[in-house]
Amino acid sequence: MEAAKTEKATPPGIHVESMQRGPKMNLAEETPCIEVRDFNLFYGETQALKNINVMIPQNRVTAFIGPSGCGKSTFLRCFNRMNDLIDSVSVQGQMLLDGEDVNSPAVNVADLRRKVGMVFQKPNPFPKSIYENVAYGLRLQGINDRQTLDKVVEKSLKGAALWDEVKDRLQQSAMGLSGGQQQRLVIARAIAIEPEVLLLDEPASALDPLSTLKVEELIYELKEKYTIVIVTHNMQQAARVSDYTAFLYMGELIEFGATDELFTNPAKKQTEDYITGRYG
Ligand SMILES: Nc1ncnc2c1ncn2[C@@H]1O[C@H](COP(=O)(O)OP(=O)(O)OP(=O)(O)O)[C@@H](O)[C@H]1O
Repeated sequence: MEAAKTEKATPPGIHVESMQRGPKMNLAEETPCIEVRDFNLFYGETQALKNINVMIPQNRVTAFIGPSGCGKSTFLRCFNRMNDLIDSVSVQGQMLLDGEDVNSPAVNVADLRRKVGMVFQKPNPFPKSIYENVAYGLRLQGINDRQTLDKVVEKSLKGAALWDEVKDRLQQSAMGLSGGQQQRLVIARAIAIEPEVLLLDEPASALDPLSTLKVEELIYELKEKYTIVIVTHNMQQAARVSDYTAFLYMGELIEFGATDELFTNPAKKQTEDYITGRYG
C-alpha cells in the first residue's frame, strides 16, 4: 500500500540519485544547528521572507530550492548577517544558532561570520598566492607562526580536496587556478578558520561538469565536520548532495523535509509542480 502510494506520487523527470548512503533521514532525530522561528525579512516596505519556521540540522547538508526571486539567497544571507550590508533590510523573529539569536545586539558580527562561513557563486580568490589565500583568515586573527600556518594550509587544502593539485605550487598566484580549483580554494579558505556552518550560494553554477562533480563530492564529505546550507537552482544537484531540502516560493517556506522524500513524494502540490517543471 505504502509502496504504491510512493510510486504514484513520484513526479516524472526527477531522477533522485542521492549521494546519501546512510540510513534514511529523520528530522525528529537530528540535532538542531540553526532554529528559525516566525522569521520575516523586509527590503524597505517589501516583504521578501514570510513567517519562516525551520530547523537546520547539524552535520547535514540542507538545500534551498525554488524559482528565481523566491528568497533563497536572502534567506541564506540571514544566517551570517550578510544582509546587514543592505541598508533597507529589516528582520523580525528569531534565528537561533546554537541557541543564541544571531540578530541579538550582543552578537559580534565578525565572530558570527567566523562561525558561519560563506562561499559565493563565482569563485573569489584574493589576488595573492594559494598559500596566502588559505592563511588569510588566520593572519586576520593575528596568527603568523609559520609552522601553525603551514599545518592549517595543508589541512584545509586536503579538506577541500585540492592539496594534491596545488602542493607543489603553493606560492603561485591563486588567479592561475582553474575555476573549479578556485572554488575549492575558496572552500579551503572558509574551512581554515574552522567554522561551524558553511553557507554555499550556488557554489557550482559557474563551473564545468567535472568541477561541479568534484565540488559536489566535497560538499558531501564536508558535512562530517560542518553543517552545510546550499542554495541551488539545480534540482538534480539538490537531490544528489543534500540530506534535507527546503522549497521556497514567493518568500514562503512551502515544504521542508528529507530530500529523498521531498523529491519522490512531495506533500504539497506547489512543491510537486515545481520539481516537475511546471513553473520556475
Ligand atoms: N538588495 C535588495 N534590495 C531590494 N530587494 C531585493 C534585494 N535583493 C533581493 N531583493 C528581492 O528579494 C526577493 C528575493 O530575492 P533573492 O535574491 O533572495 O531570491 P533568490 O531565490 O535567491 O533568486 P535567484 O535564484 O534568482 O538568485 C526578490 O524579489 C528580489 O528582487
